[in-house]
Amino acid sequence: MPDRLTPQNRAKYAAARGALNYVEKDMKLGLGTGSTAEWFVRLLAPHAEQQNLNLTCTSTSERTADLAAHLGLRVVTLDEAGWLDLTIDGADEVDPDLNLIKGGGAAHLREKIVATASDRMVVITDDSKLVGKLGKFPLPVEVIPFGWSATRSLIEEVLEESDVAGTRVEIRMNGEMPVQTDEGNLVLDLHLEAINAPEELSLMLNRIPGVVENGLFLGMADEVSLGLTDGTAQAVVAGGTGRELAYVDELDIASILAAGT
Ligand SMILES: O=C[C@H](O)[C@H](O)[C@H](O)COP(=O)(O)O
Repeated sequence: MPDRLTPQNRAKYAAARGALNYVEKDMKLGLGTGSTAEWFVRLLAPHAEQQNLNLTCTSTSERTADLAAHLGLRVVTLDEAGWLDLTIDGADEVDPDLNLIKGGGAAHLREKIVATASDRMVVITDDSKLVGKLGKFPLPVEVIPFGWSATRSLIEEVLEESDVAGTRVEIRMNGEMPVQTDEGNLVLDLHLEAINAPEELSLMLNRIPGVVENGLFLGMADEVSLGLTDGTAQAVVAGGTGRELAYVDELDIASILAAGT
């Protein structure tokens, strides 16, 4: 939970608030992970109650599931939910075709499973995540712990043959310990600078035996609720901007911050 109203927090909040426009009664919803997704869950819970929306939610991480349940949303597993109507999730990078890099919070495996099991995916993000080409943000790759350094060597070989501008691969750490995903796996961050052929790279990475999933989300997002630092949100589709979604005033955010967890 952010403790002050930075311009970026305001933009994330606006993006999350804008995404409420996509939520309809009786929907089965996939909830994303990360700070923008957290704003969305905090806004969704009271909105669903006030509007009597009767939502069924499934989550892309344990931490989002805990928050959503704590705030009174009905949370079930993806297996219980079956197919979902809509997933709302954040992103680390968004290109003009709405291809994404995700996984900055180590949740991209479950996020990809949930988004793939949804009729629609709407991304909530601020304008700092928009890029001309994917790859400045290190690409997360979830790998199983067994033999992870051999897997890293195989990834490095793939990168040597790929159309990328960098090849450094680092295991993600939390202090002295490697970060563990909700599935008990590890995350390798690929510092690529620019990814010129994302489809090909994604396929090549996922062919390596120890790789579980990479953070490229290609052709999956249908629309973006793009938050701006002035508190407005725009609906963005591939190749352009659509309608305005929300206007956020200072008091509105302050009341959410004051409510705490
Ligand atoms: O693993 C985490 C997710 O992919 C997040 O959705 C992504 O990192 C964006 O997070 P944030 O909204 O905190 O920038």
